[in-house]
Amino acid sequence: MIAKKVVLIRHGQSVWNELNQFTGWHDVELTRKGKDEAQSAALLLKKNNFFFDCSYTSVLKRAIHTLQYILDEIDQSWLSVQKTWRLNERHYGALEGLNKNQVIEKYGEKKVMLWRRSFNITPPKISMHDKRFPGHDRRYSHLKFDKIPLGESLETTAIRVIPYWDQVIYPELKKNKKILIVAHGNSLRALVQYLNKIDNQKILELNIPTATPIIVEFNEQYIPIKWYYLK
Ligand SMILES: O=C(O)[C@H](O)COP(=O)(O)O
Repeated sequence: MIAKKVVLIRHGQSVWNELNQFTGWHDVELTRKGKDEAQSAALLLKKNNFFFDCSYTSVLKRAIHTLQYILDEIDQSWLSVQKTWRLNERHYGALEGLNKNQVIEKYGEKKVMLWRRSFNITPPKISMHDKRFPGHDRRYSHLKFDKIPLGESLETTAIRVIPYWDQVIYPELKKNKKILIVAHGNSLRALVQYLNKIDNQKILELNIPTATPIIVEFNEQYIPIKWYYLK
């Protein structure tokens, strides 16, 4: 029996990844390396005969462009793409734009690791007057103000990612559609945790690398049975 597979990919290296800055909802370009990583991911998918019926991404260009590079390379540029804020990176609150090493120097490694990897510890929040507040950005103008984050933990990120999986993506999987999701380190951690029932302690150890395809396999009842990186 051939397992049903969903492919998840974090975007390629971005300019702020290269500068080691907290990025979150800040909309930043891919680097040359990030574009090459997207292309390598696509070649790997091609080598393993992957093609897709549905593709999903965030409203941030590092993910949108990664997806487009991949679709071009596998000769599926024509595929329609669903973009949603729900797959955005976690909002990094007041850390957005700061250098990760400088934040470690100020607050210590332990605290910063909890902000970055724990399940329910939220980084320091911004106020609605901060220029980083997404409420100032027209792409989020359809959202009620109370839905727009000031800073998110993995837990609160999951609260907006999981309903999109359950209500939009999963029904397509149940129609046997082949699905590709290109998103972000933490929106994908939330999804991988949910699908594979990873506990809140274990999730601390999960760090998703850029542009490395993750395969989630489902059984005949569309229940996830395992996940791994495509080699
Ligand atoms: O938003 C960011 O800074 C990165 O995309 C993910 O960062 P992290 O590895 O600190 O969660």
